[in-house]
Amino acid sequence: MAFPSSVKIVEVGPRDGLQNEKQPVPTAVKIELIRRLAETGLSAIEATAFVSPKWVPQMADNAEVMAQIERRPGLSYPVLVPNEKGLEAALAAGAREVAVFGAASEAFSRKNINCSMAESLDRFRPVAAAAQAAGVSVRGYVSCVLGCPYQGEVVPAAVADMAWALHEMGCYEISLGDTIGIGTPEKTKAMIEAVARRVPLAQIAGHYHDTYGMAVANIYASLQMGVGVFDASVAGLGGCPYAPGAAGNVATEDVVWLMRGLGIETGIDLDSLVAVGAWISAQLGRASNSKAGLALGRRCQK
Ligand SMILES: CC(C)(COP(=O)([O-])OP(=O)([O-])OC[C@H]1O[C@@H](n2cnc3c(N)ncnc32)[C@H](O)[C@@H]1OP(=O)([O-])[O-])[C@@H](O)C(=O)NCCC(=O)NCCSC(=O)C[C@@](C)(O)CC(=O)[O-]
Repeated sequence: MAFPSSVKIVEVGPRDGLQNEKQPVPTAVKIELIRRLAETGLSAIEATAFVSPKWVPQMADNAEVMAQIERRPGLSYPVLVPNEKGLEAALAAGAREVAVFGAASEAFSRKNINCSMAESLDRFRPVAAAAQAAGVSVRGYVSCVLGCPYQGEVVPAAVADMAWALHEMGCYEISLGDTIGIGTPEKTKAMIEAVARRVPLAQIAGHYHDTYGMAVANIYASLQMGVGVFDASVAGLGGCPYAPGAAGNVATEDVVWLMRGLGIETGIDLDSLVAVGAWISAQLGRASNSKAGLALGRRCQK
């Protein structure tokens, strides 16, 4: 299959990237991160999560973040919601797009959102219906699409079932999460093939963590399958609090570098993005996890 002429990148750094930080990240830093990201040409920045602060304390300032970010026309700022309480708070904070998040693994579902996969779908249906009634778009995540930190193997059929259920309740896009970054290209292709039999390819996104350094290879494999939307996190920030040892999402800089090399348009200015990656890494007191970001940063210093 020919590659698309453009892809969409959903920046998840302010949410997926920061949710696992041990030290509280000041709200002002989160807001400044979102402002700087917005200047790079991104069209979607996942801003925060309306989850229980007891479960993920780092996202406790969700309403403040939403109140203080400057919302640019043409840019969406989706937020995670696990239940109706989260949706109510997200709507009150002015969210115009929300994301529900399920898993293809029973064990992970229980650890992450404290319910079975079937119960999670029962929770998400009224959330999706209420959001749609309020004119708010709903995205759906499926975690553990290539393996689970608790149960190990996850079969493509389980991913396809969950993706289809989210699609059927009206999620406009299904983001397939390799939560622990364990996938390899051929496994990724087999998983996408199974999902694409149930959900239109145009509504599938790839969300690959980079624990084993395979995320860019898995994106390439997904492009070959016809996927045109990828989640990424500036400077490769992040990890999931309920997936111990998992590295952050693929670095946005690395994805843009790949796309540039393939002649695929992202709308993102790579130099500006590299500067944002260096800035947030400095704020957190460590080096960026982006290979392209570090290399391009060194080139600028010469
Ligand atoms: C789903 C729950 C709430 C169930 O947690 P629970 O303990 O079963 O919930 P509950 O309904 O029994 O409520 C317990 C307490 O939480 C409160 N509560 C209940 N809901 C909310 C809410 N929305 N916002 C704020 N507070 C809430 C509720 O009011 C109550 O407060 P209390 O009476 O004890 O004071 C919990 O398990 C939770 O918040 N989990 C979120 C975990 C999370 O955020 N994980 C990371 C994101 S997923 C991810 O990173 C993967 C992804 C998406 O990136 C893709 C990939 O890579 O795979």
